[in-house]
Amino acid sequence: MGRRAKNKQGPPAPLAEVAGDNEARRPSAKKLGKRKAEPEQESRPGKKLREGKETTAKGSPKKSVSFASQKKSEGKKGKTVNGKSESKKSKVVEESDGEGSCAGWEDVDEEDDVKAEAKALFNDSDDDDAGSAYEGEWEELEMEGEAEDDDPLRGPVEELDLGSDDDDDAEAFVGKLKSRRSKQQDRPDKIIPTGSDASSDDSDEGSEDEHGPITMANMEARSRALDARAAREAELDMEEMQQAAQVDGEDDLDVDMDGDEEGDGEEFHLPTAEEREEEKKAGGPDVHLVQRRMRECVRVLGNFKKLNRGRARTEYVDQLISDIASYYGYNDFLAEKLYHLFPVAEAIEFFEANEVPRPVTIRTNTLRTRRRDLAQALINRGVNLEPIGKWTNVGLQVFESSVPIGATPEYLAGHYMLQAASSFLPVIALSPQPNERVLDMASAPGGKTTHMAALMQNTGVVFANDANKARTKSLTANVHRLGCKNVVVCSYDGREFPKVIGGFDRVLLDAPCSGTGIISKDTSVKVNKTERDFMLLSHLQKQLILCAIDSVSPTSKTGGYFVYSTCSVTVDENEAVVDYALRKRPNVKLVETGLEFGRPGFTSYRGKTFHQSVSMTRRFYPHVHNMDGFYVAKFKVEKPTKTRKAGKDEKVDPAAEVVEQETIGFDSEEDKMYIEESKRKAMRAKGLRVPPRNRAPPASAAVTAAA
Ligand SMILES: C[S@@+](CC[C@H](N)C(=O)[O-])C[C@H]1O[C@@H](n2cnc3c(N)ncnc32)[C@H](O)[C@@H]1O
Repeated sequence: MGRRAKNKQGPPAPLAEVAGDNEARRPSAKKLGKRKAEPEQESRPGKKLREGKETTAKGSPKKSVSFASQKKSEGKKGKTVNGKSESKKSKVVEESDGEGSCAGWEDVDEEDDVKAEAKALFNDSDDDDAGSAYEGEWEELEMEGEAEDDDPLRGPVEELDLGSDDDDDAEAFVGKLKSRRSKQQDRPDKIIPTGSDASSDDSDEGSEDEHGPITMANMEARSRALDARAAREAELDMEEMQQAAQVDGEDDLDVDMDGDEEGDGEEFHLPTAEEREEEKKAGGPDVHLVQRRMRECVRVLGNFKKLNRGRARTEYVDQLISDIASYYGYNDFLAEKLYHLFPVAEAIEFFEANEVPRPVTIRTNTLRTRRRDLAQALINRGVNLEPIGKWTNVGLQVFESSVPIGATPEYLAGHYMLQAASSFLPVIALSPQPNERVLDMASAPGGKTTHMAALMQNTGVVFANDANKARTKSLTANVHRLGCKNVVVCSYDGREFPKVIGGFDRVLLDAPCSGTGIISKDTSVKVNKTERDFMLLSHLQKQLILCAIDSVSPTSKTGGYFVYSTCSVTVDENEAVVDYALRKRPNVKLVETGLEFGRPGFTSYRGKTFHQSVSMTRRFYPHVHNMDGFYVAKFKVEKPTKTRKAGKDEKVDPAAEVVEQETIGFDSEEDKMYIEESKRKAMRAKGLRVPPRNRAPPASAAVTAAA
């Protein structure tokens, strides 16, 4: 397992952990309400600490602390809160009563007390729902906590086995890498557009200090100031990153032409392919060596002409990918796939960001409350939070909490959803309107469904479908808890639409995917995704996207829109799928997502070219936007056009005069080519003889792999 790899970001603290707590632990609302937000650097959640388990999971074996966690927690106050950051909770408990348990205050002895409190706090019209949601909540919480964007195709999370002996090495390496890395860990943990992405013009809001202690009144201003400052820093980071390799290379070249960059007498040696194999056979490279090689390869690749030392570029690239895989704990295939998405220095940024948990965010359920009321209620409970950014008027970022954020009375009463900020994006892009008919084709556990229901103000209807029946349990529970009354839950394979029902004003396909955007939440992705998985997923996504498009009513008076999204960053699952849909459905076109930030989708990638309009789609990255890796594309569905009208002298074939859409089906032949190519690659990798290419496979041999 990778030297750098660390624990997955776990789900919110299970309610079992808060059982048996008492009122004495409840921090004084008065005191906590006055708590001043920490300066940006300090309020940024630290990395998840393994020692958190030592203090909180009673009876569980003591685990070593990964060096990465250790480093990033130094000098910080362990501000992370997502109910999983037991280290923080322990701290809060210590502060309040000195006991070692991480129990939260709200799990009082008498259930009725909580109900009464919730009722008193939120005198809204959905009391009945709130009460029933409370009663049935315990199981649901766990399910929801699994991850809003969870993908059942992903396997169970593995506990990473890290030896603590690597700690010092990593410290050294992180220090060495510093010149090339942007200040990801020093950056405020706000979820922001990068400088280049930002549409913000309020760049000079002043420092947050001028706003004084956090209050409801100054919250928006503080948020804007943070956004502006963070955007400026992000811009500087980007510039720094782009210049780093160049500058370093030139510096080093001036001083040290022999490659003995540290002046430690050891000359850098780039292994040959054979030496690399030998090294692998001998149990993998020494971590010191990996660190030094990664740094050196980044440096050389950043200024290849001057620094190549007579070796080919591919040799450096191969070495770097191999070292990234071993250092961060990826399989070679995935390390390579992700590496190629970025310029070399940025690739390291991406892999580094995957080691850091994303901020904890919640979405206000506007069916039950207003953001400012929710914020005030949570502040009163000791939650330190701020609006996420001006791109959302319902999101709050939680910096610190003395109570489990997934089990407050407000949570139980459905006033908010624990939801990654990236998950807001497809719904904002889809922008469902009141009284529309909307389909959420792959909807469990319902983060986006409930958001849509709220935007539609509980009018019209949202069909919330998910092929996995078991997952519709948590979907239904969330729909009830949040008081959504315009949702119909169903469980079909999405590929059965629009036969099941069609003619929707808007459709969302938040597709099942590999989860390469949420590696910090689920580290198992690093090792359990193979080439075959990507091929099958992309095939399934292509089938689903056509069915989703065909479920949209092109004659909708208010809509006619379709949004495709994934929590993956690979091109196969995003641009390639969207491009496929454009080719297969000439009656659709891409339109702007309406999102204020995000990088444009690729229009060409490693020899493949996509339709120019694919640049209207948006990519989001952990190292750039401090949110899960995500992809969003928005389509307008037009009436299917008739095929080309015959010219004056042309004979008209009445059979050809059909609606184009009807003539276009899913092209399983095209996918068969990909499947075959992949098999050939696998055979080649195993050193087997590869049969000649089957140029024209018979139609009868078409395989629908994912099916
Ligand atoms: C990324 S998750 C959806 C998350 C959800 N949109 C939310 O916001 O909470 C993908 C979902 O697709 C579902 N799924 C997988 N294959 C499907 C299919 N063929 N048809 C419909 N749903 C499918 C999975 O069960 C999973 O719940």
